[in-house]
Order: sequence, then C-alpha cells, then structure tokens
Amino acid sequence: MNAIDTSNARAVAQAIVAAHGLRFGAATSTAVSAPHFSSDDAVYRGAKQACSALGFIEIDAECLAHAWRAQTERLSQFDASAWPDAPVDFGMGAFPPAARADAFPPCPERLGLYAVLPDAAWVGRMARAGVPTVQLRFKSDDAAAVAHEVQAAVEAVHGTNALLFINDHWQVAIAAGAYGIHLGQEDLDALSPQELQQLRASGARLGVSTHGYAEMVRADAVSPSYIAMGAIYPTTLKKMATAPQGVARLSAYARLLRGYPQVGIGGVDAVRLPDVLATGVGSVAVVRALVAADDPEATAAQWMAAMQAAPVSPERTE
Ligand SMILES: Cc1ncc(COP(=O)(O)OP(=O)(O)O)c(N)n1
Ligand SMILES: Cc1ncsc1CCOP(=O)(O)O
Ligand SMILES: [Mg+2]
Repeated sequence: MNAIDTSNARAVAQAIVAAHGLRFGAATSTAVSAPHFSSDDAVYRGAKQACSALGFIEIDAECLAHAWRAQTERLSQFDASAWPDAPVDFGMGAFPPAARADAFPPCPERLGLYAVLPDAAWVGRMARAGVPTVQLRFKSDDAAAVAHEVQAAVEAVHGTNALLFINDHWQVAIAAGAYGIHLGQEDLDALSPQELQQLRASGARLGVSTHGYAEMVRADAVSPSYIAMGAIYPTTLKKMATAPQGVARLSAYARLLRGYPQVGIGGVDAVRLPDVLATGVGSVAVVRALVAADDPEATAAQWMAAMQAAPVSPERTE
C-alpha cells in the first residue's frame, strides 16, 4: 500500500477511484462536482469527491465519505483499498442487530425465494408450491378490500410452511395475525413514534426496503427483522426513484449488513439469479419472474433448487 497524503483531498480521491473504479464502474475523472461538503476533513472531502465520481448519489456519497473518515480514524491509517464495511463507521447500532433491546423479532437468516404477489390467490398458490417466503403486495385505498385481502392471505398460508409478509398495510396485518410486515422508507417516515411503538409491540417481524447507504443507515435505526436492497436491475413493475444498484454495490451492501437477514429485489430473472446469489444475500424477492412465468410452480421449484445449491458466502460465516 502506497502512503497517501491524507491532508490532500485530491490525492485521497484519486486513490479511492483508482482502487474501486473498475468494480463500481463509470469514473473517468475525480473532477465530478461534489455539490456540498459538510466538513473540512481532507479524507472526508476526498472520499466524497471519489464516491460522487463513482456514481453514488449525493446522500450516499455523503454517508460513505463520513464512513471513510471514521474508518481512517479508527484504524489510524488511510487504506484506499479498504471500502468501508464496518457498521460502526456508518454510525449504525450494535451488531448483531437481533441482540439489541429494541430489535424486531428475528426471522430466518436465509428467507430463500421470496415471492411478492398481487393478491391472496397468488399468495396461496405460491405457498402451496413450497415457496418459503411470500408477500401480499395489494395496492388499494379501499379499506374493506384491503382488510378482506389481508385476511384471505393469512388464511391462504395456513397448512403451509410459508412465512407471510404484508406490504404497507401494517395495522390490518397486525389485526389479521400476519407473520410479518414489509415497509418502504416512505412508509417508515409516515409512522409516528407511537405507531412505530405499536408496530414493535405487535410481535410482527418487520422488513424494510433500502436503495443505498443512507437508507440502510435509516433502516438500521429501527432494528428490523430483515433489510431488502434494490432495485438490483431495472424493473418495469415499479417506478424507482434511484438507478438500478447492480451486483457490485449489492455485494458491498451485503457485506456491510452481515448480521441482518438480507433480501435482494428488482429485475431478477433466471439468468441473473446466480450473480445475485453470489453477493451473499440469503433471499431473492421477485414479482414477474413468478407471476409472469408460463408455469409458476415449476419456475418456483427451479429457483428454490438453485438457491438451496448456492453456497453460503464466506462473508456470511465470518
Ligand atoms: C421484499 C421487498 N422489498 C422491497 C419492496 C418495496 O417496498 P416499498 O419500497 O414500500 O414499495 P412498495 O412495494 O410499497 O411499492 C417490497 N414490497 N418487498
Ligand atoms: C416492489 C419492488 N421494489 C423494488 S423493485 C420491486 C419490483 C420487483 O419486481 P420484479 O421482480 O418483477 O422486477
Ligand atoms: Mg410500501
């Protein structure tokens, strides 16, 4: 490792881009404007410049830059090759998160194939096909229709081993006794402290969506049962506010979040599945790969076999 002058932000930026440009792609120059610096620290400034050049959005470049500075202080040296991956450097809570006093109830480390489904009939169908984790993602403002569909989904998994998460409609899900609830960042933001407390007290598992570093830190603050990361690839199912993350970033996220059950989602198909599994995530969530398949049961069986055969990433066993 060549010694880098850590008082020289430009040298820090160049060293980080040189070490990680191939992996994260894109950067041809460190001259990309970093719109705002919140500190004068040269490692922070150089890292923010580098992470911006590597294509990270502002809030993630900011988050990463602080982590680079924290890592450098903690190790008493700057190592451009060491992409930050210690939760403590991101200001996260104690790991493993399941041991925290405020942790949501645990769920399996490897949730396996995770089918995200539009109605209770699909939930029952995939649960009976042996899919280990299913989600009802029923988008409706009609309270009666939501209550009916959630109750039907809970009943649909009876007699199967499927773990059922309900997307968005957390109060209805608690009332119906669902295994867990999945919330996005906006859903979390909409909760009052009292509502978050009510959710915690319910005993339901909580999964949270994330789309980058800043959102992972936000998700970690509520100590959820699992963290979902995406969209990995382009998806036509949902309009995403952020660009597809790709597997290089997903691998970095998975390493940071080791200790959480992890779910990768967004645009995964049979061809892409091995690359996603190689990142170490213990679960892959899909909509179209199952719902639009010619034979959803056969497709689910193939995917489950592929996921069973995937080796546990060494990073997950450290
Ligand atoms: C497993 C899983 N991951 C992510 C999502 C997306 O949740 P959210 O960001 O709240 O968006 P909507 O699904 O509500 O449109 C998910 N549902 N499941
Ligand atoms: C709900 C959701 N959240 C992030 S990507 C996505 C859709 C995933 O659907 P598909 O697997 O068909 O791309
Ligand atoms: Mg949502």
